Amino acid sequence: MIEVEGLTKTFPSRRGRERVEVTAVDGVDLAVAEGEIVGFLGPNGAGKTTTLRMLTTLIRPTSGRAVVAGHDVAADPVGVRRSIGYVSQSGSTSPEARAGEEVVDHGQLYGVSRAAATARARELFAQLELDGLWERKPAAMSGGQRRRLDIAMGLVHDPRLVFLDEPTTGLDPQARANLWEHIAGLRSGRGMTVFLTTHYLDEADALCDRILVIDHGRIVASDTPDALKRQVAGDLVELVVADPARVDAARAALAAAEPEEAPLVDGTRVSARVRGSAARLPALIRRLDEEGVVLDGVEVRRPTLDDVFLTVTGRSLREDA
Ligand SMILES: Nc1ncnc2c1ncn2[C@@H]1O[C@H](COP(=O)(O)OP(=O)(O)OP(=O)(O)O)[C@@H](O)[C@H]1O
Repeated sequence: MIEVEGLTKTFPSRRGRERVEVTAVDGVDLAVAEGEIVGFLGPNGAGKTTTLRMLTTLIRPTSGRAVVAGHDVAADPVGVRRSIGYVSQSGSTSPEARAGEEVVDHGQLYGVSRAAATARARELFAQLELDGLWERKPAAMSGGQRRRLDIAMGLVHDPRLVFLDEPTTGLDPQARANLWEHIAGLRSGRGMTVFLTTHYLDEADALCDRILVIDHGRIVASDTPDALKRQVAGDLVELVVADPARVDAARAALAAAEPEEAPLVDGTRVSARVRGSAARLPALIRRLDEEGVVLDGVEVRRPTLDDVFLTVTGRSLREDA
């Protein structure tokens, strides 16, 4: 559905009196299959928006190739635009227009007949829980309702692929979770392909089949959330030792489990990140038992996407957002 090779965008810029080139996107390769929900993440200034703008034909690539929904972004931008939905961060509804009419008008802009656009809009209103809001002005809707209306606008011409730019920014947790269900429903109900940017790691984790991380204009990670967590960070294994005098024996046992770094000791807590901890845990427990180290507790915490992010970009997305 999306095939990108060596996609690059440079902007002319100035440093003092000197003319310089800023490379916003630096040779990006990526592929998105039909029916995938892909999350595009990166720290501020990493190149997300610039990539999205190239894929949606709002700006031309400096070099490289991108084929989106079967059309080349440079050779056939009109073909790309007809085949995709794009829901920008700011949305595209005017606050004073009537919701239903606006979605129908938007469909007609794409060359859909009035009757077909109305039928499609009614269907989208039902699917996105906007029933009863046809006559309502967006100014009088909740944030979650407005975002769902933005999505209805982006889908009225029935694209196979939709780009969502930070779809849930500014929504409360309940409205966000509700929107995730709707986005997942677009895929399960209509077989749509979804490419979304987000600053929320929990969103990427809950919603996306695959995550692409971009940093300094380059893709630095691409995998399922689970595989990323498995590969990059290792599980955090924490032992709570009953007898403070045995903390050192526990530390040595954990060190023997080939952790990623030397175990940390904090009072009676001994912890370290261990890759493939499930396979190593039995031997660790056996060794502790043989050495007579009694534990008050063992905790194994799967790495979060934030751990992954920190590992691949050296920055925490949370600090950055
Ligand atoms: N029109 C432009 N002229 C000059 N530099 C630009 C332009 N657009 C973007 N850049 C630079 O390119 C880099 C990538 O910007 P981009 O907006 O794509 O990042 P981003 O990942 O979307 O960031 P954010 O999360 O803050 O939206 C940044 O260093 C930015 O300053």
